[in-house]
Amino acid sequence: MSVIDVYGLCRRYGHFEAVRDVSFGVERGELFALLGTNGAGKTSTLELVEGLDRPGGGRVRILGHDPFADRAWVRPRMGMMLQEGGFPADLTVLETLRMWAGTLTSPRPVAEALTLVRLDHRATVRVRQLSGGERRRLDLAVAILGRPEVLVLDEPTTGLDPQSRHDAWRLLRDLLREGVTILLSTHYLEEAQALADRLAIMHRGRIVTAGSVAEVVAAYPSRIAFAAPPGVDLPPLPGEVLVGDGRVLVHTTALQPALAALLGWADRCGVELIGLDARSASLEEAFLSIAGERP
Ligand SMILES: Nc1ncnc2c1ncn2[C@@H]1O[C@H](COP(=O)(O)OP(=O)(O)OP(=O)(O)O)[C@@H](O)[C@H]1O
Repeated sequence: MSVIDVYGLCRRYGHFEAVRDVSFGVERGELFALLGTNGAGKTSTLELVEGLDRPGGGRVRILGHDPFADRAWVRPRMGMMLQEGGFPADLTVLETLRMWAGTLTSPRPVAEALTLVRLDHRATVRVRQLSGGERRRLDLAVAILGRPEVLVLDEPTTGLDPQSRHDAWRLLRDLLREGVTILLSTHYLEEAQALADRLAIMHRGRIVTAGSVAEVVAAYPSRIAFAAPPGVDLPPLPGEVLVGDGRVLVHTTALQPALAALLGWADRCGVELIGLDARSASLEEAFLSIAGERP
């Protein structure tokens, strides 16, 4: 069984189905990213993984335990970062962490948690005086304070400047190397690309596609573009060939054979393919294709 095991998960708000038949597993030391448009159901899914509500259908297991029914067992082993942390605004950063540490069985030293999220210099500042990005880093410090085996992070780097985002990525990579299992949601495709062993793209409550970045993008057509010399007859190419304004655009799921056929033909016929550009689909193209679909 996976460390995080989600099967056939459903969540309803009244008659509205926010999460529909969602299944995935996350192995030890692996990072799994949930992507999706606003309202796709990411937070609703993460909250069930965190045991904050009882699923309307399906099941969640964390290290083999039900996070809702067996919360007392799961909670000490899981660090979580909700979309909005809710700390008393009048406490300082240090007081906030000490307060949390007091609720945990074997917390990290508070100073270590502060250093890991690079908030040492803000230790004596009140929470209400922190910037949005600093608050997010405090949320992360709290999530890792109990040395959790499992981390569930809802948009952990939203609002962070690029340097802080890279610092957070480095911290997450270090935790992965220590064997921590991480499930996170993000709107940053480059974050998923940089960190995720596997990811899922959700749309309207369902997982539309899942796998490694390479597996996900492989299902979407690659693209070959070049300037067509006037009057040439192109060879047959696998895929969809569009010609216009002197440019040729080929969409194909067989990039290598299409490119081989094109280059062989150009070589034999002495044709120069001006501005030749060939590339696989990007994660962004896969995402936009899913997000643009009708219900
Ligand atoms: N408490 C609630 N009551 C009713 N509807 C809700 C509730 N919470 C969420 N929803 C609805 O469920 C759907 C999924 O919301 P959710 O917050 O899970 O999406 P998300 O993928 O996390 O979105 P975002 O990227 O904007 O954070 C949305 O249509 C939202 O309006």
